[in-house]
Amino acid sequence: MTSPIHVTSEIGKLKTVLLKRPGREIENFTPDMMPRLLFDDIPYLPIAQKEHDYFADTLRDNGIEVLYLEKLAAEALDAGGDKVRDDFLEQMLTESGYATGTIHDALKEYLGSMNNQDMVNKIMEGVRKNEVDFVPTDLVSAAETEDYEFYMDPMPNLYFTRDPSACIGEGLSINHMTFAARQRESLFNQIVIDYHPRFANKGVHVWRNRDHDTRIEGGDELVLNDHVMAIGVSQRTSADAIQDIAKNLFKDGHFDTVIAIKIPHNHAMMHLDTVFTMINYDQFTVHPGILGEGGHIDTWTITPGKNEGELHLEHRTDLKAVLKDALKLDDLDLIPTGGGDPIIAGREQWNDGSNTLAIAPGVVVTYNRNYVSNDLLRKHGLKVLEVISSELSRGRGGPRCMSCPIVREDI
Ligand SMILES: NC(=[NH2+])NCCC[C@H](N)C(=O)O
Repeated sequence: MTSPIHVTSEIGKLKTVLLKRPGREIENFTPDMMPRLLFDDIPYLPIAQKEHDYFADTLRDNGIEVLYLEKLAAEALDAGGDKVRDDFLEQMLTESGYATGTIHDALKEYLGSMNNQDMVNKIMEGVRKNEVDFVPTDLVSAAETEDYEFYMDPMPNLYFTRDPSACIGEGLSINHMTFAARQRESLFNQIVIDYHPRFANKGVHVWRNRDHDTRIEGGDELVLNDHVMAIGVSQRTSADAIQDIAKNLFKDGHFDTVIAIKIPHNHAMMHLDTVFTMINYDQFTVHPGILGEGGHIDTWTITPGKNEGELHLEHRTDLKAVLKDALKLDDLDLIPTGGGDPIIAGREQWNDGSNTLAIAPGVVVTYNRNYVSNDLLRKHGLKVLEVISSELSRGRGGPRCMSCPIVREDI
């Protein structure tokens, strides 16, 4: 049986990708909610959708099948039937802070009265207090959260489908994410894998599920080839989660090397893929800001240890040499974001100049606003497909963040 998931590199010809079209969730918040929701501004929805459609069309024009998370989630609930839908809703309410109680009951009735697609969309958009017919009769619900507008927060980061799950080989990780603002997102991925006819009972291997306290996000998970991964030790992915997934990958898969790369822990560089992406067999984008004195950075090459379940660690700081060894290459082209100019690099990195999506070896999709980095990529021989980016970039993510590859051809 061919697996519905197949990703053995960052660059193999992309065949199928998962996106989420931005919906009302990206406008359903106020400026004071932005830091908590991990946004830096409030996007203008019609333009964000136009830009996102342009991105999707660019992918389709290149022969890529585009799937939408919101649609798959509703189809999974349709296929699962009443019990699955009820369990999903219960779990979503529990993770939204309402395991039981009168608000739980009111929300369950409100959401439960909708068809699956409307319910999925509504949960994604967030539920405001003024839309639910509920008069509090107990002090807790009446007094405690009175001046907060929402029962259930919107999930504006959903269009960054890269992060809640990551396809690796014939399987995936379904991620326990770092911040509350994003933790419920991977429930949609879970339901799709468990119940969507395209994925359910098709031998998809879950390398790591969402039932963990330690954190990992797909923006840190890079599949370099069929046996080497790079994973960022970042604001969003902890070292213990990397050890855990490495053990699972070594035990049940064709992977034998995980390169852990430690990057600064801050909002602008929240994931490895905001500062480092693979774009060809021997070419990578790198934000110069992550390389310290002499171009060095902490990396640990993790391989299976002597005994089953043990890991062997090698600490090195020369990223280029580490990659050359792991990928068995004579040379490597690390292309600096913004050409290495500190102002341009900082500015273009902020708008995801390093966050390129390779759709084939040497062919990348990038935001048009990063014109210095784009020109440089072309000078290094890459084919660059630019997409429009004024509103989408306000969420701090670029083409790689906005896409979750499901199937790629082998390289
Ligand atoms: N893979 C990525 N770099 N994703 C970007 C995610 C941006 C999102 N606002 C967050 O902070 O989570």
